[in-house]
Amino acid sequence: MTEWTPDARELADLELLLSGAFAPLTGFLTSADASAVAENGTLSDGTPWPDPITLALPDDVPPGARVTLKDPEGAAVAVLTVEERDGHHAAGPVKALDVPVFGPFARLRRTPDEVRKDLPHGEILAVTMRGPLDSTVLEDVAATAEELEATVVLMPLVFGEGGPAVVRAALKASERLPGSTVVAVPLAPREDTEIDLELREHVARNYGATEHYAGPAPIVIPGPPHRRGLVVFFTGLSGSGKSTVARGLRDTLLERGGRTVTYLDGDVVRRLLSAGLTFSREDRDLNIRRIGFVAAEVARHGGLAICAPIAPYASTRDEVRAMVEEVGADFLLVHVATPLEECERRDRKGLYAKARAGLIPEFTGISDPYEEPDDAELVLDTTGMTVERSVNTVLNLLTSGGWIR
Ligand SMILES: Nc1ncnc2c1ncn2[C@@H]1O[C@H](COP(=O)(O)OS(=O)(=O)O)[C@@H](OP(=O)(O)O)[C@H]1O
Ligand SMILES: Nc1ncnc2c1ncn2[C@@H]1O[C@H](COP(=O)(O)OP(=O)(O)O)[C@@H](O)[C@H]1O
Repeated sequence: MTEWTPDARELADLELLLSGAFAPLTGFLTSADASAVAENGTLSDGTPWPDPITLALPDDVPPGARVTLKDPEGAAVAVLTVEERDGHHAAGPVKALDVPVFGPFARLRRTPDEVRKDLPHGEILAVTMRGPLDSTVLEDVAATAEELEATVVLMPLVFGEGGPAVVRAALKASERLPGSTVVAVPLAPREDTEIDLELREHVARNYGATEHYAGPAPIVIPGPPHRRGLVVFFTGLSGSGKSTVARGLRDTLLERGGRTVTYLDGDVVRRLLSAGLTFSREDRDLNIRRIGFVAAEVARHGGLAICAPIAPYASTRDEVRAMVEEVGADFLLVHVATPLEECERRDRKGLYAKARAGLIPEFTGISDPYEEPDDAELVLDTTGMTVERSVNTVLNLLTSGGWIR
C-alpha cells in the first residue's frame, strides 16, 4: 500500500473529515464537487458547501489505490481509497485508523458526536475563535447567551504555531461564561474571509450549534525585528565568497552581542547532517531542505541562523523561505553574485580546474545548473571588494531592517 504525508492544512482537513466536523463530507472532493463548490457554493448534488476540500497526491498514484495517510511524525492516521485523479488532486473516502490523538490540548479535540452527547437540549451558541476575546466581545457573547437561554460552546480554531495560545484564551474566556464548554477544532483559516466564516458556521452546526458567533480576527502584532527569529541564507557559486562573508558576519555579530547566532557551515553540514549525500539534484535538494529545517528550528526560538550552501535551485530556496516564515521568523536571501569567471579565477580549492578537466561531474556553473535568484533581499558581487566591505554590506541590511541594533 502506498504511503503519503499530506501537508499541515490537508492533515487538519483530514482530521475534520474523520471526526464528522465536515459532515456531510466523508472524503476529499471529486473534481465535479470541487468545481460545483467553486461555482455555486454547493456540492454537485446541490448540498450547500463553501470550500473545496482537496488533497494533492504524487502523480503516480492511480485511481483504485489505497493510500495510508501519515502525519509528519510517521503515525498512520487514515486510509484513503482513491476514486478519482484530476491533475495533482486525488478524491475519495477516508477511513480513520485507530491511533491515539496527541499534541497540546489533545483532550479538548473532541468529535461532534462526543460533544453533542454531552450538551443539554435547547439553544447552543457556538463561538468560533482564532484569537482572544476582549471584554466587550465577552460581554456581547454573555448577553446573547442569556437572551437566547443558550449554552455556550467556545471553539478555538487551532492551526499552526498559535494553536495552543488560542485554546488558552478560550479556557480563560470559559471561566467568565458560566456553563460553557471548550472544544478545540483544527480548522485551518481560509484566505477568503467569507468562505472562512461559512466554513466555521458549517463546523459549528455539526457540533450542535443553533447559533454561531464568529470571534473577531486576531490582531497580530509581531515582535520587533531584533526579537524575531532570522535566517540569513547565502546562495551563490562555489568560490563566490559565501563562507567567507558568512563567517565574517557571524564573528561580527558575536563580537557585538545581543543575538544568539548559529552558523550552519557548508562543510560541517556535508560532513554531519548531510553525510553521504551526492551532488545530484535530489541530494542537493535534500541537503538544502535539511539546512532549512535546522535553520527554521533555530529561528522558531528567536535565534539567528546563517547558512551558506550553493543552493542552486530556486524552488528549493523558496521551500526554505516558506519553512522559516511558517514559524513566524524572517528570511533574508543574500545572493553572492560573484561571476563565474571570478570564482574560477580564485579557484581556491582547485575544483574548477578539475571540473573543467572532467574530473568532477555535475559541477555547479560548469556542468550543472545554477538558477539565479530573482527574489534576493541583497545581491553582492564580491569582485574587487574587500571582505570587510562585503560583510558590512550584509550588516547594513540587518541594521536597516532592525534585526540588529
Ligand atoms: N559537483 C559539485 N558541485 C558543486 N560543489 C561541489 C561539487 N562537488 C564538490 N563540491 C564542493 O561542495 C561544496 C558545495 O556544497 P553545498 O552543500 O553548498 O552544495 S548544494 O547547495 O547542495 O548544491 C562546494 O563548496 P563551496 O566552494 O564552499 O561552495 C564545493 O567545494
Ligand atoms: N569581498 C570578498 N568577499 C568574500 N570572499 C572574497 C572577497 N574577496 C576575495 N574573496 C576570496 O574569495 C574566496 C571565496 O571563497 P569561499 O568564501 O570559500 O566561497 P564559497 O563559500 O562561496 O565557496 C576566498 O578565498 C576569499 O578570500
